[in-house]
Amino acid sequence: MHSKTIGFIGGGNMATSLIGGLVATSHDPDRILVTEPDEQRRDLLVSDHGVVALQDNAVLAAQADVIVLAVKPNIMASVLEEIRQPVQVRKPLIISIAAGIPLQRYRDLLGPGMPIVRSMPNTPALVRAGMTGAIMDAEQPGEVRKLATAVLAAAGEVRWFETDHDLDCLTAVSGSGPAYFFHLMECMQAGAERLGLSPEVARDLVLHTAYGAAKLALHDSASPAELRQRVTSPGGTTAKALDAFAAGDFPRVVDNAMQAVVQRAAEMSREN
Ligand SMILES: NC(=O)C1=CN([C@@H]2O[C@H](COP(=O)(O)OP(=O)(O)OC[C@H]3O[C@@H](n4cnc5c(N)ncnc54)[C@H](OP(=O)(O)O)[C@@H]3O)[C@@H](O)[C@H]2O)C=CC1
Ligand SMILES: O=C(O)[C@@H]1CCC=N1
Repeated sequence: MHSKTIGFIGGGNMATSLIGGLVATSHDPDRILVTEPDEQRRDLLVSDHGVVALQDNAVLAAQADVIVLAVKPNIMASVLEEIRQPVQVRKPLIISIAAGIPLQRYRDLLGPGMPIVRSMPNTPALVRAGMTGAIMDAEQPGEVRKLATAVLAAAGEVRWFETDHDLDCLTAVSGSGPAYFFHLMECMQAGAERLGLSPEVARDLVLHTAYGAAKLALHDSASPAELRQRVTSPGGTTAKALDAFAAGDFPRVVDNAMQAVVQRAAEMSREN
């Protein structure tokens, strides 16, 4: 994998996280190409990671062994149009990270026989703690899956799925999921400040609690429900907090949020 040239089309939030993961796993930054119209973002990628910035998506597509499509879903069709010709000649591995766009759309716009992976990473990729789901054509050779796994694993965990719907469901969990946890952290930090703690102390307490809870849940075979119960002494403080969550129908709020993601992904598949 380290001998491959990986080209990123779009150098925004998610691409930056993936590039950070690749560079951290010793991928030669000279073998990472990026096209990014925003000059400030482009310069930061070059100065922070030493990657090579290019101006033209077709030029990048003519040089890369792996192309990561990291643009917003609404401009994906125009990007695919730009790279269609060079990729048909070279047949690089195409990895899209765009939400909602089904695999068939890439086949339609790039032509038959292309090795295409649809994936859904998440921003903790930046610190190699990402969770990525991916799907691809079953008839592609095993080496394609191996290469895609190697590229995506630079960001953390990789799991393979079967269908576009699987990936939309994963988007509701791990793709968008970091935002749910960040939102809870935001709310807890604001609450801690209202209780009179300084912003600095509030942040420290919240982040270490989130980190500790995730680490414990990963290392302990107990379910999240059991871990929650272990914190909750009968008649104690935590029970009161959980009563307040229940009064706000927290499980329903979370479920509604996740259903909304899957619904939006389905809409995006029709729009893009
Ligand atoms: N953010 C996340 O947590 C995740 C995002 N994704 C997916 O990743 C993709 C990118 O999202 P995200 O990184 O958040 O978005 P960003 O807007 O941060 O990044 C997209 C970048 O692409 C640039 N761009 C626009 N047009 C072109 C073009 N023609 N050629 C090359 N680059 C272009 C944009 O520049 P400009 O702003 O100047 O237009 C922007 O910097 C989306 O499809 C999203 O669904 C997937 C998983 C998680
Ligand atoms: O919000 C989005 O559409 C993207 C996909 C998953 C996370 N961010």
